[in-house]
Amino acid sequence: MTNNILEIHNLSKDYGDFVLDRVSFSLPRGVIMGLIGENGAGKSTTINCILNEIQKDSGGILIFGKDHISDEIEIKSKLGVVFDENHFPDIFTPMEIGKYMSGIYPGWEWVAYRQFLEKFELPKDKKIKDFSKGMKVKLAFAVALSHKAELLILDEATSGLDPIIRDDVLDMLIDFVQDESHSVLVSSHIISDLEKVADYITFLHKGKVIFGHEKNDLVDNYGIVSCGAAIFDTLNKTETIAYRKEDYQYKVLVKNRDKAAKNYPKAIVSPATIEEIMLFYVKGEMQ
Ligand SMILES: Nc1ncnc2c1ncn2[C@@H]1O[C@H](COP(=O)(O)OP(=O)(O)OP(=O)(O)O)[C@@H](O)[C@H]1O
Repeated sequence: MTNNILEIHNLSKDYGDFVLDRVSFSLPRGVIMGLIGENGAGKSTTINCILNEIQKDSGGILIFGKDHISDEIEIKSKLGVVFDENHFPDIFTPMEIGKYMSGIYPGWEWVAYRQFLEKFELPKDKKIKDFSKGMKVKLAFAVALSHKAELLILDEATSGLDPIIRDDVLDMLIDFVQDESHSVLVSSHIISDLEKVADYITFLHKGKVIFGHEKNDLVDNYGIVSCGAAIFDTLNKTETIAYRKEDYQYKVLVKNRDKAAKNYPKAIVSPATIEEIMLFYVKGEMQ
Protein backbone atom coordinates (compact mmCIF):
# COMPACT_ATOMS: atom_id res chain seq x y z
CA MET A 1 0.00 0.00 0.00
CA THR A 2 1.26 3.47 -0.85
CA ASN A 3 2.30 5.75 1.98
CA ASN A 4 0.92 8.77 0.15
CA ILE A 5 -2.06 10.47 1.74
CA LEU A 6 -2.64 12.50 -1.44
CA GLU A 7 -1.66 11.71 -5.02
CA ILE A 8 -2.27 13.99 -7.96
CA HIS A 9 -1.57 12.80 -11.48
CA ASN A 10 -1.70 15.08 -14.50
CA LEU A 11 -4.41 17.32 -13.08
CA SER A 12 -5.61 19.77 -15.73
CA LYS A 13 -8.19 22.56 -15.81
CA ASP A 14 -8.64 24.94 -18.71
CA TYR A 15 -10.19 28.35 -17.97
CA GLY A 16 -9.38 29.71 -21.44
CA ASP A 17 -7.00 32.44 -20.33
CA PHE A 18 -5.44 30.16 -17.71
CA VAL A 19 -4.58 26.50 -17.86
CA LEU A 20 -3.67 24.29 -14.95
CA ASP A 21 -1.40 22.00 -16.90
CA ARG A 22 -0.84 18.36 -15.94
CA VAL A 23 -0.04 19.07 -12.31
CA SER A 24 1.37 16.03 -10.52
CA PHE A 25 2.66 15.61 -7.00
CA SER A 26 2.36 13.25 -4.05
CA LEU A 27 2.08 14.05 -0.37
CA PRO A 28 3.41 11.29 1.90
CA ARG A 29 2.02 10.68 5.38
CA GLY A 30 3.74 12.61 8.16
CA VAL A 31 4.71 15.46 5.85
CA ILE A 32 3.88 19.17 5.61
CA MET A 33 3.97 20.32 2.00
CA GLY A 34 4.09 24.00 1.14
CA LEU A 35 2.48 24.96 -2.15
CA ILE A 36 4.04 28.18 -3.40
CA GLY A 37 3.68 30.34 -6.50
CA GLU A 38 2.89 33.87 -7.58
CA ASN A 39 -0.64 35.34 -7.62
CA GLY A 40 -2.63 33.43 -10.22
CA ALA A 41 -0.16 30.51 -10.42
CA GLY A 42 -2.97 28.02 -9.86
CA LYS A 43 -2.64 27.12 -6.17
CA SER A 44 -6.32 27.65 -5.30
CA THR A 45 -7.43 26.01 -8.54
CA THR A 46 -5.38 22.93 -7.58
CA ILE A 47 -6.80 22.90 -4.05
CA ASN A 48 -10.37 23.43 -5.25
CA CYS A 49 -9.98 20.54 -7.72
CA ILE A 50 -8.66 18.32 -4.90
CA LEU A 51 -11.72 19.23 -2.81
CA ASN A 52 -14.00 18.77 -5.83
CA GLU A 53 -15.25 22.34 -5.32
CA ILE A 54 -14.49 22.87 -9.00
CA GLN A 55 -14.62 20.21 -11.66
CA LYS A 56 -11.27 19.15 -13.10
CA ASP A 57 -11.00 18.57 -16.85
CA SER A 58 -8.73 15.57 -16.55
CA GLY A 59 -6.25 13.82 -14.31
CA GLY A 60 -6.47 11.65 -11.23
CA ILE A 61 -6.71 12.63 -7.56
CA LEU A 62 -6.49 10.05 -4.81
CA ILE A 63 -6.95 11.01 -1.16
CA PHE A 64 -6.33 8.28 1.43
CA GLY A 65 -5.89 6.03 -1.65
CA LYS A 66 -9.48 6.71 -2.76
CA ASP A 67 -10.91 8.64 -5.67
CA HIS A 68 -11.69 12.20 -4.58
CA ILE A 69 -15.09 12.23 -6.31
CA SER A 70 -16.57 8.75 -5.95
CA ASP A 71 -15.48 8.51 -2.30
CA GLU A 72 -15.99 12.20 -1.49
CA ILE A 73 -18.21 11.78 1.58
CA GLU A 74 -15.90 9.30 3.29
CA ILE A 75 -12.85 11.40 2.39
CA LYS A 76 -14.31 14.67 3.67
CA SER A 77 -14.99 13.20 7.11
CA LYS A 78 -11.21 12.85 7.52
CA LEU A 79 -10.28 16.15 5.91
CA GLY A 80 -9.77 19.49 7.66
CA VAL A 81 -9.94 22.54 5.42
CA VAL A 82 -9.17 26.20 6.17
CA PHE A 83 -9.32 29.01 3.63
CA ASP A 84 -8.50 32.69 3.97
CA GLU A 85 -12.24 33.36 3.82
CA ASN A 86 -14.34 30.93 5.77
CA HIS A 87 -18.07 30.93 5.45
CA PHE A 88 -19.66 29.73 8.62
CA PRO A 89 -23.25 30.91 8.93
CA ASP A 90 -22.98 34.38 10.45
CA ILE A 91 -25.86 34.01 12.85
CA PHE A 92 -24.23 31.07 14.66
CA THR A 93 -21.98 31.19 17.70
CA PRO A 94 -18.89 28.92 18.08
CA MET A 95 -20.90 26.64 20.41
CA GLU A 96 -23.68 26.33 17.82
CA ILE A 97 -21.05 25.59 15.14
CA GLY A 98 -19.67 22.89 17.47
CA LYS A 99 -23.13 21.30 17.79
CA TYR A 100 -23.56 21.40 14.03
CA MET A 101 -20.11 19.90 13.38
CA SER A 102 -20.63 17.15 15.97
CA GLY A 103 -23.58 15.99 13.87
CA ILE A 104 -21.49 15.97 10.69
CA TYR A 105 -18.20 14.48 11.86
CA PRO A 106 -18.25 11.06 13.55
CA GLY A 107 -14.85 11.87 15.12
CA TRP A 108 -15.88 15.23 16.62
CA GLU A 109 -13.99 15.98 19.86
CA TRP A 110 -15.74 18.47 22.13
CA VAL A 111 -12.87 18.62 24.60
CA ALA A 112 -10.35 19.52 21.90
CA TYR A 113 -12.75 22.06 20.37
CA ARG A 114 -13.32 23.85 23.69
CA GLN A 115 -9.57 23.92 24.29
CA PHE A 116 -8.98 25.52 20.91
CA LEU A 117 -11.69 28.13 21.53
CA GLU A 118 -9.95 28.99 24.79
CA LYS A 119 -6.45 28.99 23.32
CA PHE A 120 -7.55 31.23 20.45
CA GLU A 121 -9.52 33.45 22.85
CA LEU A 122 -12.74 33.01 20.88
CA PRO A 123 -15.92 33.92 22.77
CA LYS A 124 -17.99 30.77 22.59
CA ASP A 125 -21.37 32.49 22.69
CA LYS A 126 -20.72 35.48 20.43
CA LYS A 127 -22.26 35.51 16.97
CA ILE A 128 -19.76 34.98 14.16
CA LYS A 129 -21.04 38.06 12.34
CA ASP A 130 -19.36 40.10 15.05
CA PHE A 131 -16.00 38.31 14.66
CA SER A 132 -12.95 39.89 13.04
CA LYS A 133 -11.44 38.21 9.98
CA GLY A 134 -8.67 36.69 12.08
CA MET A 135 -11.18 35.34 14.61
CA LYS A 136 -13.09 33.61 11.79
CA VAL A 137 -9.86 31.99 10.57
CA LYS A 138 -9.04 30.88 14.12
CA LEU A 139 -12.51 29.36 14.42
CA ALA A 140 -11.94 27.49 11.15
CA PHE A 141 -8.68 26.10 12.57
CA ALA A 142 -10.47 25.07 15.77
CA VAL A 143 -13.04 23.14 13.72
CA ALA A 144 -10.45 21.63 11.35
CA LEU A 145 -8.36 20.37 14.26
CA SER A 146 -11.26 18.99 16.33
CA HIS A 147 -12.64 16.16 14.24
CA LYS A 148 -9.72 13.73 13.98
CA ALA A 149 -8.83 14.88 10.48
CA GLU A 150 -5.92 13.01 8.91
CA LEU A 151 -5.20 15.56 6.20
CA LEU A 152 -5.32 19.33 6.58
CA ILE A 153 -5.60 21.51 3.49
CA LEU A 154 -4.93 25.20 4.11
CA ASP A 155 -5.29 27.78 1.36
CA GLU A 156 -3.72 31.09 2.39
CA ALA A 157 -5.21 30.34 5.77
CA THR A 158 -2.60 31.95 7.98
CA SER A 159 -2.15 35.29 6.22
CA GLY A 160 -4.92 37.05 8.18
CA LEU A 161 -3.55 35.98 11.56
CA ASP A 162 -1.35 38.12 13.79
CA PRO A 163 2.26 36.90 14.17
CA ILE A 164 1.70 35.37 17.60
CA ILE A 165 -1.33 33.30 16.67
CA ARG A 166 0.32 32.44 13.36
CA ASP A 167 3.28 31.08 15.25
CA ASP A 168 0.94 29.03 17.49
CA VAL A 169 -0.83 27.67 14.43
CA LEU A 170 2.48 26.72 12.79
CA ASP A 171 3.50 24.87 15.95
CA MET A 172 0.16 23.08 15.90
CA LEU A 173 0.80 21.97 12.32
CA ILE A 174 4.16 20.53 13.36
CA ASP A 175 2.42 18.69 16.24
CA PHE A 176 -0.31 17.51 13.89
CA VAL A 177 2.13 15.54 11.68
CA GLN A 178 4.21 14.18 14.58
CA ASP A 179 2.53 10.77 14.60
CA GLU A 180 3.68 10.24 10.98
CA SER A 181 0.17 9.38 9.77
CA HIS A 182 -1.20 12.92 9.36
CA SER A 183 -0.22 15.38 6.63
CA VAL A 184 -0.74 19.03 5.72
CA LEU A 185 -0.94 20.74 2.34
CA VAL A 186 -0.53 24.46 2.88
CA SER A 187 -0.52 27.22 0.29
CA SER A 188 0.94 30.49 1.49
CA HIS A 189 2.60 33.66 0.33
CA ILE A 190 4.31 33.92 3.69
CA ILE A 191 7.32 31.92 2.59
CA SER A 192 9.10 32.36 5.93
CA ASP A 193 6.24 30.38 7.55
CA LEU A 194 6.79 27.57 5.09
CA GLU A 195 10.52 27.76 5.67
CA LYS A 196 9.74 27.11 9.31
CA VAL A 197 7.29 24.21 8.99
CA ALA A 198 7.31 22.63 5.53
CA ASP A 199 9.17 19.39 4.85
CA TYR A 200 8.57 19.65 1.15
CA ILE A 201 8.01 22.55 -1.24
CA THR A 202 6.02 22.32 -4.47
CA PHE A 203 6.36 25.35 -6.70
CA LEU A 204 3.63 26.21 -9.21
CA HIS A 205 4.24 28.78 -11.92
CA LYS A 206 1.71 29.70 -14.61
CA GLY A 207 -0.29 26.53 -14.00
CA LYS A 208 2.64 24.13 -14.10
CA VAL A 209 4.72 22.44 -11.41
CA ILE A 210 8.20 23.95 -11.76
CA PHE A 211 9.73 21.88 -8.99
CA GLY A 212 9.05 19.75 -5.97
CA HIS A 213 11.88 19.49 -3.46
CA GLU A 214 12.61 18.66 0.11
CA LYS A 215 12.88 21.97 1.91
CA ASN A 216 16.13 20.99 3.59
CA ASP A 217 17.67 20.28 0.21
CA LEU A 218 16.74 23.79 -0.89
CA VAL A 219 17.95 25.63 2.20
CA ASP A 220 21.00 23.45 2.87
CA ASN A 221 22.33 23.15 -0.68
CA TYR A 222 21.04 25.86 -3.00
CA GLY A 223 23.05 29.06 -3.20
CA ILE A 224 23.56 32.33 -5.02
CA VAL A 225 26.86 33.05 -6.76
CA SER A 226 27.58 36.78 -7.08
CA CYS A 227 30.27 37.48 -9.65
CA GLY A 228 31.43 39.68 -12.49
CA ALA A 229 31.17 38.89 -16.20
CA ALA A 230 34.57 37.15 -16.36
CA ILE A 231 33.65 34.50 -13.77
CA PHE A 232 30.06 34.33 -15.04
CA ASP A 233 31.34 33.25 -18.46
CA THR A 234 33.30 30.37 -16.94
CA LEU A 235 30.41 28.95 -14.86
CA ASN A 236 29.50 25.36 -15.62
CA LYS A 237 26.01 25.73 -17.07
CA THR A 238 24.96 22.25 -15.98
CA GLU A 239 25.28 23.38 -12.35
CA THR A 240 23.41 26.66 -12.63
CA ILE A 241 19.64 27.11 -12.71
CA ALA A 242 19.01 30.75 -13.59
CA TYR A 243 20.72 34.10 -13.37
CA ARG A 244 19.82 37.75 -12.90
CA LYS A 245 21.99 40.54 -14.22
CA GLU A 246 22.34 43.52 -11.92
CA ASP A 247 24.20 46.79 -12.60
CA TYR A 248 27.72 45.56 -12.03
CA GLN A 249 27.35 41.87 -11.38
CA TYR A 250 25.57 38.65 -12.09
CA LYS A 251 23.65 36.69 -9.48
CA VAL A 252 23.38 33.03 -10.32
CA LEU A 253 21.25 30.39 -8.61
CA VAL A 254 23.12 27.12 -8.18
CA LYS A 255 21.97 23.77 -6.78
CA ASN A 256 25.15 23.09 -4.85
CA ARG A 257 26.63 26.14 -3.15
CA ASP A 258 29.55 24.30 -1.52
CA LYS A 259 30.69 23.01 -4.89
CA ALA A 260 30.33 26.49 -6.40
CA ALA A 261 32.35 28.03 -3.56
CA LYS A 262 35.10 25.48 -4.16
CA ASN A 263 35.10 25.81 -7.95
CA TYR A 264 34.85 29.61 -8.05
CA PRO A 265 36.85 30.87 -5.04
CA LYS A 266 36.83 34.43 -6.31
CA ALA A 267 33.03 34.61 -6.43
CA ILE A 268 30.85 35.35 -3.40
CA VAL A 269 28.58 32.40 -2.68
CA SER A 270 25.70 32.76 -0.21
CA PRO A 271 22.77 30.56 0.84
CA ALA A 272 19.48 31.11 -1.03
CA THR A 273 16.15 31.57 0.73
CA ILE A 274 13.09 29.86 -0.73
CA GLU A 275 11.78 33.29 -1.69
CA GLU A 276 14.98 34.01 -3.62
CA ILE A 277 14.85 30.61 -5.32
CA MET A 278 11.28 31.35 -6.38
CA LEU A 279 12.29 34.77 -7.73
CA PHE A 280 15.10 33.25 -9.78
CA TYR A 281 12.73 30.75 -11.35
CA VAL A 282 10.12 33.40 -12.13
CA LYS A 283 12.23 36.45 -13.01
CA GLY A 284 15.65 35.03 -13.76
CA GLU A 285 16.98 34.04 -17.13
CA MET A 286 17.82 30.44 -17.87
CA GLN A 287 21.29 29.81 -19.20
N1 LIG B 1 -13.93 30.36 -11.91
C1 LIG B 1 -12.94 30.81 -12.69
N2 LIG B 1 -13.18 31.14 -13.98
C2 LIG B 1 -12.19 31.56 -14.79
N3 LIG B 1 -10.91 31.69 -14.41
C3 LIG B 1 -10.62 31.38 -13.12
C4 LIG B 1 -11.61 30.92 -12.21
N4 LIG B 1 -11.02 30.70 -11.02
C5 LIG B 1 -9.71 31.00 -11.18
N5 LIG B 1 -9.47 31.42 -12.44
C6 LIG B 1 -8.18 31.82 -13.00
O1 LIG B 1 -7.23 30.81 -12.72
C7 LIG B 1 -5.96 31.41 -12.53
C8 LIG B 1 -5.34 30.82 -11.28
O2 LIG B 1 -6.04 31.30 -10.14
P1 LIG B 1 -5.79 30.71 -8.70
O3 LIG B 1 -6.79 31.34 -7.80
O4 LIG B 1 -5.77 29.22 -8.78
O5 LIG B 1 -4.32 31.22 -8.39
P2 LIG B 1 -3.53 31.25 -7.01
O6 LIG B 1 -2.17 30.68 -7.29
O7 LIG B 1 -4.32 30.64 -5.93
O8 LIG B 1 -3.37 32.82 -6.80
P3 LIG B 1 -3.39 33.74 -5.48
O9 LIG B 1 -2.05 33.56 -4.87
O10 LIG B 1 -3.57 35.10 -6.05
O11 LIG B 1 -4.51 33.29 -4.61
C9 LIG B 1 -6.15 32.91 -12.49
O12 LIG B 1 -5.75 33.42 -13.75
C10 LIG B 1 -7.65 33.06 -12.32
O13 LIG B 1 -8.13 34.21 -13.02
